Amino acid sequence: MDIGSVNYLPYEDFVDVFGNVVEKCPLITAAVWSRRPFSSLADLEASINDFIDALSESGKEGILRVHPDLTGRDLQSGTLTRESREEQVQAGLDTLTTAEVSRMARLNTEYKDHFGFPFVICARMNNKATILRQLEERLRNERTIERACAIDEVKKICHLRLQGLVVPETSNKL
Ligand SMILES: NC(=O)NC1=NC(=O)NC1=O
Repeated sequence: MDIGSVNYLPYEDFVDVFGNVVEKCPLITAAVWSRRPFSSLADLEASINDFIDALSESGKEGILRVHPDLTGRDLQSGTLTRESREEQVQAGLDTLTTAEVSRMARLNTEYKDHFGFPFVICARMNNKATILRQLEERLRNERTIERACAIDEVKKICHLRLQGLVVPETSNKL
Protein backbone atom coordinates (compact mmCIF):
# COMPACT_ATOMS: atom_id res chain seq x y z
CA MET A 1 0.00 0.00 0.00
CA ASP A 2 1.31 3.45 -0.86
CA ILE A 3 0.68 6.64 1.11
CA GLY A 4 -1.94 7.79 -1.40
CA SER A 5 -4.07 4.71 -0.64
CA VAL A 6 -3.48 5.17 3.09
CA ASN A 7 -5.04 8.62 2.90
CA TYR A 8 -8.26 7.18 1.50
CA LEU A 9 -8.75 4.60 4.26
CA PRO A 10 -11.80 5.12 6.47
CA TYR A 11 -10.73 5.22 10.11
CA GLU A 12 -11.92 1.63 10.75
CA ASP A 13 -9.60 0.27 8.04
CA PHE A 14 -6.79 2.65 9.03
CA VAL A 15 -6.91 1.36 12.61
CA ASP A 16 -7.25 -2.22 11.37
CA VAL A 17 -4.05 -1.91 9.28
CA PHE A 18 -1.96 0.37 11.52
CA GLY A 19 -3.45 -0.26 14.96
CA ASN A 20 -0.45 -2.18 16.28
CA VAL A 21 2.45 -0.10 14.95
CA VAL A 22 2.81 0.94 18.56
CA GLU A 23 2.37 -2.32 20.47
CA LYS A 24 -1.21 -2.64 21.81
CA CYS A 25 -1.86 1.10 21.40
CA PRO A 26 -4.54 1.41 18.67
CA LEU A 27 -5.68 4.64 20.34
CA ILE A 28 -2.58 6.39 18.94
CA THR A 29 -3.44 5.19 15.43
CA ALA A 30 -7.09 6.19 15.79
CA ALA A 31 -6.02 9.65 16.94
CA VAL A 32 -3.53 10.38 14.14
CA TRP A 33 -6.10 9.38 11.49
CA SER A 34 -7.46 12.93 11.97
CA ARG A 35 -4.17 14.33 10.68
CA ARG A 36 -4.54 12.87 7.20
CA PRO A 37 -3.79 13.44 4.37
CA PHE A 38 -0.19 12.40 5.03
CA SER A 39 2.27 13.72 2.48
CA SER A 40 4.55 10.70 2.90
CA LEU A 41 5.29 7.67 5.06
CA ALA A 42 7.67 9.91 7.03
CA ASP A 43 4.79 12.34 7.61
CA LEU A 44 2.59 9.56 9.00
CA GLU A 45 5.45 8.40 11.24
CA ALA A 46 6.07 12.00 12.41
CA SER A 47 2.37 12.32 13.34
CA ILE A 48 2.63 9.22 15.52
CA ASN A 49 5.85 10.43 17.13
CA ASP A 50 4.36 13.88 17.77
CA PHE A 51 1.37 12.27 19.48
CA ILE A 52 3.67 10.21 21.70
CA ASP A 53 5.89 13.21 22.51
CA ALA A 54 2.87 15.26 23.57
CA LEU A 55 1.82 12.66 26.15
CA SER A 56 2.39 13.24 29.87
CA GLU A 57 5.01 11.18 31.70
CA SER A 58 2.28 8.77 32.85
CA GLY A 59 0.95 8.57 29.30
CA LYS A 60 4.38 7.58 28.01
CA GLU A 61 4.74 5.05 30.83
CA GLY A 62 1.32 3.67 29.84
CA ILE A 63 2.68 2.88 26.35
CA LEU A 64 5.61 1.04 27.93
CA ARG A 65 3.39 -0.89 30.37
CA VAL A 66 1.41 -2.60 27.60
CA HIS A 67 4.59 -4.00 26.04
CA PRO A 68 5.15 -7.73 26.59
CA ASP A 69 8.36 -8.72 28.35
CA LEU A 70 11.11 -9.99 26.09
CA THR A 71 11.11 -13.81 26.37
CA GLY A 72 8.58 -13.40 29.12
CA ARG A 73 5.58 -15.60 29.77
CA ASP A 74 3.91 -14.31 26.60
CA LEU A 75 6.58 -15.81 24.34
CA GLN A 76 6.46 -19.10 26.24
CA SER A 77 2.65 -19.20 26.22
CA GLY A 78 2.28 -18.01 22.59
CA THR A 79 0.11 -15.02 23.52
CA LEU A 80 2.33 -12.42 21.84
CA THR A 81 0.96 -10.31 19.00
CA ARG A 82 2.18 -11.50 15.59
CA GLU A 83 4.52 -8.51 15.26
CA SER A 84 6.01 -8.95 18.71
CA ARG A 85 6.57 -12.70 18.26
CA GLU A 86 8.25 -12.16 14.86
CA GLU A 87 10.50 -9.48 16.33
CA GLN A 88 11.49 -11.55 19.33
CA VAL A 89 12.17 -14.61 17.17
CA GLN A 90 14.20 -12.54 14.68
CA ALA A 91 16.47 -11.39 17.55
CA GLY A 92 16.97 -15.04 18.50
CA LEU A 93 15.07 -14.73 21.75
CA ASP A 94 13.33 -18.04 21.14
CA THR A 95 16.68 -19.84 21.26
CA LEU A 96 17.92 -18.78 24.68
CA THR A 97 19.51 -21.36 26.91
CA THR A 98 17.80 -22.12 30.23
CA ALA A 99 20.42 -20.00 31.98
CA GLU A 100 19.82 -17.07 29.59
CA VAL A 101 16.04 -17.34 30.07
CA SER A 102 16.37 -17.17 33.85
CA ARG A 103 18.89 -14.30 33.60
CA MET A 104 16.51 -12.33 31.34
CA ALA A 105 13.61 -13.07 33.71
CA ARG A 106 15.63 -11.89 36.71
CA LEU A 107 16.80 -8.71 35.00
CA ASN A 108 13.32 -7.97 33.61
CA THR A 109 11.85 -8.31 37.10
CA GLU A 110 14.58 -6.13 38.61
CA TYR A 111 13.97 -3.52 35.90
CA LYS A 112 10.18 -3.52 36.36
CA ASP A 113 10.47 -3.33 40.15
CA HIS A 114 12.80 -0.36 39.78
CA PHE A 115 11.04 1.67 37.08
CA GLY A 116 7.41 0.52 37.24
CA PHE A 117 7.34 -0.30 33.53
CA PRO A 118 8.93 -3.12 31.49
CA PHE A 119 12.21 -3.01 29.63
CA VAL A 120 11.52 -2.11 25.98
CA ILE A 121 14.04 -2.35 23.18
CA CYS A 122 13.74 -2.65 19.41
CA ALA A 123 14.48 -6.37 19.08
CA ARG A 124 14.92 -6.21 15.29
CA MET A 125 17.87 -3.84 15.70
CA ASN A 126 19.47 -6.10 18.29
CA ASN A 127 20.34 -9.69 19.11
CA LYS A 128 20.15 -11.61 22.38
CA ALA A 129 23.64 -10.51 23.44
CA THR A 130 23.06 -6.78 22.88
CA ILE A 131 19.58 -6.99 24.45
CA LEU A 132 20.99 -8.56 27.61
CA ARG A 133 23.79 -5.97 27.69
CA GLN A 134 21.36 -3.06 27.20
CA LEU A 135 19.07 -4.43 29.90
CA GLU A 136 21.95 -4.53 32.39
CA GLU A 137 23.26 -1.08 31.39
CA ARG A 138 19.90 0.72 31.26
CA LEU A 139 18.94 -0.65 34.68
CA ARG A 140 21.35 1.94 36.07
CA ASN A 141 19.74 4.91 34.25
CA GLU A 142 18.02 7.72 36.09
CA ARG A 143 14.21 7.39 35.62
CA THR A 144 13.66 10.36 33.27
CA ILE A 145 16.58 9.30 31.08
CA GLU A 146 15.38 5.70 30.97
CA ARG A 147 11.79 6.65 30.12
CA ALA A 148 13.05 8.73 27.18
CA CYS A 149 15.35 5.91 26.07
CA ALA A 150 12.50 3.37 26.20
CA ILE A 151 10.18 5.69 24.23
CA ASP A 152 12.90 6.04 21.59
CA GLU A 153 12.91 2.25 21.30
CA VAL A 154 9.10 2.27 20.89
CA LYS A 155 9.56 4.73 18.01
CA LYS A 156 12.17 2.47 16.37
CA ILE A 157 9.79 -0.51 16.63
CA CYS A 158 7.03 1.64 15.13
CA HIS A 159 9.34 2.83 12.32
CA LEU A 160 10.11 -0.75 11.27
CA ARG A 161 6.49 -1.87 11.54
CA LEU A 162 5.41 1.06 9.33
CA GLN A 163 8.13 0.17 6.80
CA GLY A 164 6.54 -3.26 6.53
CA LEU A 165 3.08 -1.81 5.89
CA VAL A 166 3.57 1.14 3.55
CA VAL A 167 5.57 1.18 0.34
CA PRO A 168 8.00 4.13 0.67
CA GLU A 169 7.53 6.64 -2.13
CA THR A 170 9.81 6.05 -5.10
CA SER A 171 11.15 9.39 -6.23
CA ASN A 172 9.46 9.74 -9.62
CA LYS A 173 11.64 12.75 -10.40
CA LEU A 174 13.69 11.83 -13.46
N1 LIG B 1 9.59 -5.44 25.75
C1 LIG B 1 9.96 -5.31 24.45
O1 LIG B 1 11.00 -4.75 24.13
N2 LIG B 1 9.10 -5.84 23.51
C2 LIG B 1 9.37 -5.78 22.17
N3 LIG B 1 10.43 -5.30 21.52
C3 LIG B 1 10.24 -5.47 20.16
O2 LIG B 1 11.00 -5.17 19.26
N4 LIG B 1 9.04 -6.07 19.95
C4 LIG B 1 8.45 -6.28 21.18
O3 LIG B 1 7.34 -6.79 21.44
